[in-house]
Amino acid sequence: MNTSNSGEATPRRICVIGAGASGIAMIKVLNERGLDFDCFELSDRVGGNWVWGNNNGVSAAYNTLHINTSRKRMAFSDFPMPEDLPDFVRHDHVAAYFDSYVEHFGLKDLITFNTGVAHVERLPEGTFAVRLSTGEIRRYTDVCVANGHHWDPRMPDPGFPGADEFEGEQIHSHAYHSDAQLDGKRVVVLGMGNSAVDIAVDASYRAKSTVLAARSGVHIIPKYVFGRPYDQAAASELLPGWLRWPLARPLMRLNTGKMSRYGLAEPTHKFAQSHPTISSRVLDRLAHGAITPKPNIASLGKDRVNFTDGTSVEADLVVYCTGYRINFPFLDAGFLDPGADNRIELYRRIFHPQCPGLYFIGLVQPLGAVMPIAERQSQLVADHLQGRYELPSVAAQQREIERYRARLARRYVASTRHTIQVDFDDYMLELRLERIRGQHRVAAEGGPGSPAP
Ligand SMILES: NC(=O)C1=CN([C@@H]2O[C@H](COP(=O)(O)OP(=O)(O)OC[C@H]3O[C@@H](n4cnc5c(N)ncnc54)[C@H](OP(=O)(O)O)[C@@H]3O)[C@@H](O)[C@H]2O)C=CC1
Repeated sequence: MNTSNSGEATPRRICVIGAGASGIAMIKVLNERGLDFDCFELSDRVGGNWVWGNNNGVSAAYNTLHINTSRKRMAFSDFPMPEDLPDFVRHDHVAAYFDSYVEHFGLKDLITFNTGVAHVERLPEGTFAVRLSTGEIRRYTDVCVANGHHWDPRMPDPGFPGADEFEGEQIHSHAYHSDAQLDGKRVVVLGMGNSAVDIAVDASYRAKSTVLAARSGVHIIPKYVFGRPYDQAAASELLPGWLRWPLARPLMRLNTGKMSRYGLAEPTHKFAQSHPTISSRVLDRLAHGAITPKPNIASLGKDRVNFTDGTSVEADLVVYCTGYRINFPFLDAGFLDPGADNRIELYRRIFHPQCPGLYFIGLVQPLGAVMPIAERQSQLVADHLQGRYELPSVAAQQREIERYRARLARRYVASTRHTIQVDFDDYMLELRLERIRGQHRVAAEGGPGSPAP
């Protein structure tokens, strides 16, 4: 029997919030370990963001969405994706994969669907009172948060001058569900992330005209480099990021060439110093003249959008692909308050130093897919729940958080986009090593000290 956070000899009872990619990884591990848990999911099915038209009302998927990590790199370690799927699968392939995962491991009946978590309260003795959307309150020793971080749209703030006078439509990319929304319109897409390039490509086929406006240049990575999926080149935990990226830079330059060749602004940062924008098609559509690149929006008029270079275009629709806020509406302010700058302070991106028993799964933005990461994070949390992984002191946790923040500042362009960024392979290795370190800490205290397989 394990102890609760208060040290009492009570069995662990765990609440998992969300049954998207991260939540299902967590409950699969909890179930395998025989731990007692409930999992609450707003929707009537698993898959979260990858379910197009999800009735949870918060999925960002659109009908043309294909994932930008390759099939082999996104799969859970013990459940490969079907070999007959393409390298870069569509949203419904991803959603069906999650469905078959929960079927295969017998997880579906362990999820409470159509039920949200409204509030999580930490009780003085260190346990949690969780209020559900039904009004019911349940007690847990531990809470795993897996509610995703791409559902609360971040609009430009302040908005652009004249935005109130614009007579066309202005939407955030989160409200973009179908390329039919673009039909026959004069479209301005703002941003240079993956939403922006996907939507600009859709518009280049369906809209009357397409402008892609951006305040910063990026290095666009095509889905295939030198004949194979870009994320399968040099994919190894043994190749550290400090070696990988300097090697990749000249190769990418050879493969794709300068961004200005496509009419785009040259980035002011080096390759891999910002979250990657991955698209072969946007380069193609720019090369065909089907997308017109522009700098940032300066202002809007009644029927037009003006850019910072003094040019302007007539427009019916502006799509703001300006990213997301990280938000935990069920946690009280001050608990883990990302605020406007998306600031997150978690040990190894999982553990809340001031709140034992609260864990975050999938709260990272990798160059790579979140599924294998969520799986490895879940194993670490389950080890901890079973007394096989011990955290370091709170002071040591804080020092690690500061080191991570300093690393981010050195590595990435300062931006709300980069506050939870990780290099996939480096972070996978970090989790593997952390599991061993935590096991040694247990052993040093005379505990069992051997991780579950
Ligand atoms: N196919 C796929 O698998 C897809 C995956 N995704 C993922 O979803 C996540 C979110 O992506 P996305 O929605 O593109 O958001 P991102 O946060 O990645 O990108 C936001 C973009 O908007 C720009 N921006 C933000 N605020 C402003 C502003 N006020 N004025 C002008 N420009 C602004 C940013 O510029 P700056 O860099 O200067 O801040 C950046 O170019 C990412 O992890 C992405 O990889 C998204 C779509 C498709």
